[in-house]
Amino acid sequence: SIGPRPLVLCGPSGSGKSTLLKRLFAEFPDKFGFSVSHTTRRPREGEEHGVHYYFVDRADMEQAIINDEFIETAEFTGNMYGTSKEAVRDIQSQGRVCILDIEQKGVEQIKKTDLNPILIFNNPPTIDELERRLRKRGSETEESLRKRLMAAEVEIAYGLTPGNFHKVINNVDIDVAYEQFRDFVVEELKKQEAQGVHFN
Ligand SMILES: Nc1ncnc2c1ncn2[C@@H]1O[C@H](COP(=O)(O)OP(=O)(O)OP(=O)(O)O)[C@@H](O)[C@H]1O
Repeated sequence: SIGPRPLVLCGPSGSGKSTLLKRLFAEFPDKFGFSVSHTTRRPREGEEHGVHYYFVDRADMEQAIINDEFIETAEFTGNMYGTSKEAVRDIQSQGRVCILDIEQKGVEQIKKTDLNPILIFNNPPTIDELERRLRKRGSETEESLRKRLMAAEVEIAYGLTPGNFHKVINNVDIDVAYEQFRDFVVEELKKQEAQGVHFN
């Protein structure tokens, strides 16, 4: 492969993925990048095609999915969203590690591609603690909370199955978890550098 391996961070909603990624970006601003997603929704004021999203119509997106161009797609409130393989390769070709915050289905999909990702699972201490974090975040209705907690049980079983991920972060204390996450990633980047991968 041409550039740095993409980095997949997977874990239940509320397990702390965004928190870890925010810290990683803050510490190494130029080493990582997010791929640009596709969407069928209309651009909002100030949003640019190819920057915030690739704005496409539904027929084109459906055809691209049939052509197997996407790693992950989802539908929210009547609009399609997705991450294309090409968008990941764009980040790679800039010498940056493409960060992907994706769900189990996306992990299963990306494993079938030639993108050769580093796969990390962010494991919450318990379902009860996950519930506390989500309640404290204040982002969920009772209904969406229940759905997320039910999905979490399945995701954790998948995450902890040997061979599914290269690394499991047990996200109890956020500072400890971040250190483990960062050290693992930095170690991986060093290995790739030693193998001649060019980084930004
Ligand atoms: N180790 C931790 N201990 C306590 N609270 C945490 C920890 N990690 C994250 N949090 C808090 O838990 C909440 C969920 O974290 P975050 O939003 O990062 O999760 P997420 O996995 O990105 O969720 P989603 O998939 O829904 O976006 C946030 O309010 C965050 O501040």
